Amino acid sequence: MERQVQRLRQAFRSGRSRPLRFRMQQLEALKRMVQEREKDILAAIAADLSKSELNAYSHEVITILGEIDFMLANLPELASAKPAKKNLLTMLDEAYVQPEPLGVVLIIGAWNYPFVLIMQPLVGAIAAGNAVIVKPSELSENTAKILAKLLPQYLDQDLYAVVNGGVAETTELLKQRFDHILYTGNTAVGKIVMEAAAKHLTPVTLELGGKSPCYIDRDCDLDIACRRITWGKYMNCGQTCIAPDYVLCEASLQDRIVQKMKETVKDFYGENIKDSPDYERIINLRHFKRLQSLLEGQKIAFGGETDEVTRYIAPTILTDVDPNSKVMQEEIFGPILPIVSVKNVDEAINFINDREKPLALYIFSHNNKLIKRVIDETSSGGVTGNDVIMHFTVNSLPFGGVGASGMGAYHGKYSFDTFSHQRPCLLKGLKGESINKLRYPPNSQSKLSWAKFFLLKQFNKGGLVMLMVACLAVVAAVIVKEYL
Ligand SMILES: NC(=O)C1=CN([C@@H]2O[C@H](COP(=O)(O)OP(=O)(O)OC[C@H]3O[C@@H](n4cnc5c(N)ncnc54)[C@H](O)[C@@H]3O)[C@@H](O)[C@H]2O)C=CC1
Ligand SMILES: CC(C)=CCC/C(C)=C/CC/C(C)=C/C(=O)O
Repeated sequence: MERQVQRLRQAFRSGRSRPLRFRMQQLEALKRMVQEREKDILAAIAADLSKSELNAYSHEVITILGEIDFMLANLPELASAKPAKKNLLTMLDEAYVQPEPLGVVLIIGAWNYPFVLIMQPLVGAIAAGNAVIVKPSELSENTAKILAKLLPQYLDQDLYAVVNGGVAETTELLKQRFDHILYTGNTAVGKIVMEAAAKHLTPVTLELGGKSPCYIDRDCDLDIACRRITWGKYMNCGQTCIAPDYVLCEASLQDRIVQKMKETVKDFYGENIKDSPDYERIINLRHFKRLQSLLEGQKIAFGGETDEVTRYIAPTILTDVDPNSKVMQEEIFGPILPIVSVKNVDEAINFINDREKPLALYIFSHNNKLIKRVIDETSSGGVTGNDVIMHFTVNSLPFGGVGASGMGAYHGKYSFDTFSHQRPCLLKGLKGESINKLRYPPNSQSKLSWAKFFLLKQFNKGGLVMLMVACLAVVAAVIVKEYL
């Protein structure tokens, strides 16, 4: 591992990853890889998640092509130096912010969207000019293998590497020094990553999980709400970090919600859900059994059927759920939707604020003021109003968690910024040395007064006139001193 990281560091030190043209070429190669090897990529995702190739494309490939196109269109601007406002003491100088790559970065992906969770950060890391090691999840082994096979065929092999393996390999990797780590996965491992990064003062972006609440106001379009919640909840068999984890609503709404979601499930997946190509399966037996245990002692209003052989769990809705029951104590990450009743929006807000900050928050209401109030009085990684998941698809919005659901963000410009150092640059002229006497010893009260005047810039209208006069006097003095 150490030699591999050193090799990438040397390649980074060569400066080859910095020229804009090179970065664009690598991104264009990545786009070619996705397009030319689409069938292999879809087959791998499909095999890992028992997913149709159509869903593999819409869940993962579309997002990556969009991200690459965004970066190709915006990289020249993103990577350009940004002129900065100056103070009076630096009026004659050049001040700007220069984005620069961080160095060698590590990207650790998760199994539930195994392609997009590696590729989307990778696009940003390449765009910012870094060398990159990616470590796909071992649980989605087919996607991990295809990434290890394809990326070296399309990308510069000295600057971009794939390390495959499980906990042991990831633990070894985390002993190395990186210039940034972006980790996607569960909160417990997020802490391990952060602890390992701390040893090298490496900044981290942690894309973690949590229980994303979905508040359904009594004043909403219940048909639309139930259709959209059903889509986001049962997509990928509920194994989506930003899926609505549970519903909060007045008790009187429960039965209608169950009925409408039941009808929607039938619309989406047909009479025999097991036969639907659009309904996936649980990733492994460990998660299957964990989810089965969450059903124990619960009132199953809809679904609940399971099949261990195929790791099938039906789209399931639980009603009158006790907030202290097991299903409300951990991120569900499966096709089980608990409904917890609250008296009103005040109680919903308190319920949300009494728990860890979630990765996402959803509110359904006709009342925009209520939606804005819930947003203002709670916190979450992100929000979608009157829908679910969709904030993920807008790459002008930063995507990330807060508190226990993560730190940092990426997508679009935010990926570029995450993998860049915004370097402040001030290029001083050699003229005007006489003004610098203000800062040279010996100090004095009058020098201090001038320094306040020049640096603090807090003056009223009258001061502006004085400023103009002072500036003219200073400029005149400099001209006289320097040129005459
Ligand atoms: N915020 C986001 O964008 C996303 C968050 N997630 C969250 O990820 C979780 C599900 O993913 P996981 O089951 O954790 O995925 P996982 O089991 O695939 O683990 C994620 C990565 O961590 C590594 N890993 C696992 N245990 C480790 C250890 N002890 N030491 C070092 N590395 C270790 C794995 O090798 C893998 O590469 C959920 O909580 C979900 O909410 C999932 C997808 C996206
Ligand atoms: C076309 C369309 C609306 C696609 C939805 C995109 C989607 C399924 C994003 C999943 C988000 C994600 C990667 C979640 C996660 O990481 O768990």
